[in-house]
Amino acid sequence: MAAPALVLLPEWGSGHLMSMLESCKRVLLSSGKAFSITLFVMRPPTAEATSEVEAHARREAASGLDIRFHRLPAVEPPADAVGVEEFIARYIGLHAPHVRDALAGMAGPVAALVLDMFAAPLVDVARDLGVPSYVFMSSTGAMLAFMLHLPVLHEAVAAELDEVEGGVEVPGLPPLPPASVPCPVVDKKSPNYTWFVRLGDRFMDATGIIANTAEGLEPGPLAAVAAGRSVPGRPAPPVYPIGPVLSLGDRSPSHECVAWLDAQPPASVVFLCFGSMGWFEPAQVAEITAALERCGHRFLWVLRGPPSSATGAGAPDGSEHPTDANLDELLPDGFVERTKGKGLVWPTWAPQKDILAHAAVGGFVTHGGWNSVLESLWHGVPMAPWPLYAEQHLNAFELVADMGVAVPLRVDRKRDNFVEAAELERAVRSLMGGEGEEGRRAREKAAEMKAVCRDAVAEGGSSHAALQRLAEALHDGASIPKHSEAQQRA
Ligand SMILES: COc1cc(-c2[o+]c3cc(O)cc([O-])c3cc2O[C@@H]2O[C@H](CO)[C@H](O)[C@H](O)[C@H]2O)cc(OC)c1O
Ligand SMILES: O=c1ccn([C@@H]2O[C@H](COP(=O)(O)OP(=O)(O)O)[C@@H](O)[C@H]2O)c(=O)[nH]1
Repeated sequence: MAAPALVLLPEWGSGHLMSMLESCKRVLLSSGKAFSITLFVMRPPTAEATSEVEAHARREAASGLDIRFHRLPAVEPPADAVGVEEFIARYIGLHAPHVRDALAGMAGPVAALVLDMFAAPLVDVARDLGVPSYVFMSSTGAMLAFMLHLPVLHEAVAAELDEVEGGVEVPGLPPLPPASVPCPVVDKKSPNYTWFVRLGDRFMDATGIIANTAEGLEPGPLAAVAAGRSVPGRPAPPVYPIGPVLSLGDRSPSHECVAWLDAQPPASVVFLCFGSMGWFEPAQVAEITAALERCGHRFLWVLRGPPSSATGAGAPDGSEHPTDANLDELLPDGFVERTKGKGLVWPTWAPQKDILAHAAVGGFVTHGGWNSVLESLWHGVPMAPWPLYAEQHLNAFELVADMGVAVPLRVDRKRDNFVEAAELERAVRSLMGGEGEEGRRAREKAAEMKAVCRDAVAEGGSSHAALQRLAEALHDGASIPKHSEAQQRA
């Protein structure tokens, strides 16, 4: 009989898609290729995302693993969505009938339907066909604990979440200060909020949750979820923390940035990079240049310009990628000359994983996207989180207040996450070896977490064990989708 298929429904964004696919490849490899992988591909809502997805598909087709791509029929994107999360969840939801048909039409047994977090309502499609469903959480265990508890908060808290006196209580986390509430849920009147409450509720009906984290990285939130503390009287599905899963397919060890790092002393360079969507206005760039000049540390700074849509209508899913920065326009006169030899400003996509792996890097000023955080911890690099969008304010809080692997950086959320030069200078000094206790603690903790990450995925580690439990559960749950049987009889 054919190996049971893991059927994946990822959101089209590279971070979401690659992190889900890499995780499922681990399941495949750890089970001795006892499964195959079929990716259900939705037509992405932008041309840019479409070409990225196609590039991934070509690369995976050449990987030699049993990975198939099934393109779902196109649906019309919702034209009246007002929020990004609302758009993503609704657009995915419109594919439900096509997912049902494609799943029912699978030729062999199906082990599970693995759903992006924004696709959680499709657990119902899987249940109707008698197929197990797993939500793939590409963000933190803390965000998972938050989302599972959100329907309870919705009933219990009348105020806006960023106005709760003493902070929002989420089982497994320290009380969440107003400034750390994730972006989609700061306004209860927004459809984004409503969608996140719904997603959190639908997570509870999945067969399991696969999380790109490790028990030792986030023991508090993961233990709270496992103990059923998220929703009183309603146990959460089993969580499989199988991470860190880093997508290491695109290494570029001879890149110009890496060559520049080769000439720098160990742990001397602060690296600044802000994810696939981060970019800054000229006023913010001026503050950063002032901070870097004043603190005097060596730096490698990935500086991007506004997305081409910034002057017009944005991409409907909010995934506007920044453009390459025009450094002559953006940087103050003389900055490049004054920092020559000590600093490099890189205006386009940089090989972040290779940079974080380099011994010259001593600290990371990051937007705090979870993939960036995991890459940093994998190499034991302490951080100063500068959250910009999505759930990153929660990530920043967790990194500083719970995990202790980062120094705080005060961002003004009401001014588009603006950071003053003096504040950035203070944080970089602390991160890079100033006298203060907070920097010393962050460096120590990041070194500890490097070991935690590597131990977790090694044979006998917690993530390795979770992967084995997951493979067993998938194997035991594999079945022919119900409609398929009916179709075969007909
Ligand atoms: C987790 O909560 C949110 C996540 C996102 C979000 O959406 C998104 C959409 C795209 O079309 C492309 C993306 O790359 C993308 C990324 C993204 O968030 C980041 O996802 C990473 C994993 O891929 C990782 O978890 C980072 O920490 C996330 O910040 C958007 C959103 O609201 C707009 C969320 O609330
Ligand atoms: O110049 C860049 C910017 C980002 N990244 C990679 O893009 C991913 C960003 O994912 P993350 O979850 O941190 O944030 P997102 O971009 O989804 O907000 C990470 O793997 C980074 O290594 C990169 O390689 N070079």
